[in-house]
Amino acid sequence: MGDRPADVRSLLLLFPDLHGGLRGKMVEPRVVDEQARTAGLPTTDLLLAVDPRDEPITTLPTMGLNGGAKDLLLRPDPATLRPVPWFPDAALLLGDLHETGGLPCEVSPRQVLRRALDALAGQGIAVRAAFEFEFRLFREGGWEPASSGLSYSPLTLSEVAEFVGTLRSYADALRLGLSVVHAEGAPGLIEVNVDPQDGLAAADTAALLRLAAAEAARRHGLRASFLAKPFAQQEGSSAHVHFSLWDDTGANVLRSAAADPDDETYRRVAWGVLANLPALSLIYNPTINSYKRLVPGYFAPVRASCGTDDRSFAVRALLRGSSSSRFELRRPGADCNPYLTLAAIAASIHFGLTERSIPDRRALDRYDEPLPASLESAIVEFRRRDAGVDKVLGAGFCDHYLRTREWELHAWQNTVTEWERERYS
Ligand SMILES: NC(=O)CC[C@H](N)C(=O)O
Repeated sequence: MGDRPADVRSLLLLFPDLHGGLRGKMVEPRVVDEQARTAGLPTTDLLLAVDPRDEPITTLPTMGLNGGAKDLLLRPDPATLRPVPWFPDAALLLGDLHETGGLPCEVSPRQVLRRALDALAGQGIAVRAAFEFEFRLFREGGWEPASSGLSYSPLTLSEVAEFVGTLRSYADALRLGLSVVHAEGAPGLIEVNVDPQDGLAAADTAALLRLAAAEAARRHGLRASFLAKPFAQQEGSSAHVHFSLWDDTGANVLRSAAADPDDETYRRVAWGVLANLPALSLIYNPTINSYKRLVPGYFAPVRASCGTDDRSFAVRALLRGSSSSRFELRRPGADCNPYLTLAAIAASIHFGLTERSIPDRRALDRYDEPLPASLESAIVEFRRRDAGVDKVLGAGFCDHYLRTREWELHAWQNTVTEWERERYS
């Protein structure tokens, strides 16, 4: 399968789970070749039906535990083949999950993204994107930060120089297009930037970057954490998404927006993303902890707002000429699933492009609505999602995803913390 170098002895076959991580197994190349000729490699659907602690979610009607942990078939995507630098003589492939009958598995995040990108392609639009991840480096086994926290300080960055070197070499081998690494304003907080890529590849890169950071950290006795808010009084970790849109002629659809304040495409895209931010926060901010990042004072947006070049907006427009004009969505946390996040953005853009009436630029610039401040209210908003967005993401996926978030909320509601015991006794 693909142009596999002769020295590759095994293949790491991976697919994204619901929580933003990758799962899979190491497989002999001959098995992949045989299975690729047939339907795919059997993998249990339980892997899309467990919570972040790997406990089976018992409230899903047909998947995982309640459906007998049925088989799905993992079909490697040959375009994703690349060396995997931390396993000798191995390469990795990302794959897509299918039902045993052959249909795409509708709750598989890579399939959800494919479906949303296809819907946009139906409108003549292709998305390019880049995730800007922040993450924290802690010493292994605890919460002691691996560096001080002076923003953009070369001295802070060099405290983790060996980690940065390993990450860079992993990113090179994995062809992630790593472009910038810098220290951010909290102890152990690092930000990494990558080059923009086509939609599916951008999500693959984001998922692999998280994996590479975790592997590189481990090599140096560290732990890379993508928890959105490890400490209440310190800056949280974001996953800002920069995205640009390209038409069938290969032109940037925002090319006229800088000169024309009432540019219709600008308004459609901005409105699509803004109007659906409350409902889709559940995807951008999937856990109890996500909402602890979304508080005033940390450049993490708490309201739906949009404008040019201002980091306090949830949607920041960067109108910089015909090739680099783009939007930045600042709401997602480092804990988001990049596939689902990009699918939610694509579904929002689809909404904007197909809406009958769109606010004018003045109304958009003044738009300033509150966003969910807790997982509980995000669940309420998600239940009110637009019917078109539900269709683009897939009704089966939306129902499944909602149940997994309700599971998280219940897990939290069934927990009594030390803080409560001390404060209220
Ligand atoms: N780099 C920045 O703009 C800071 C973002 C901030 N750390 C957040 O959580 O959103």
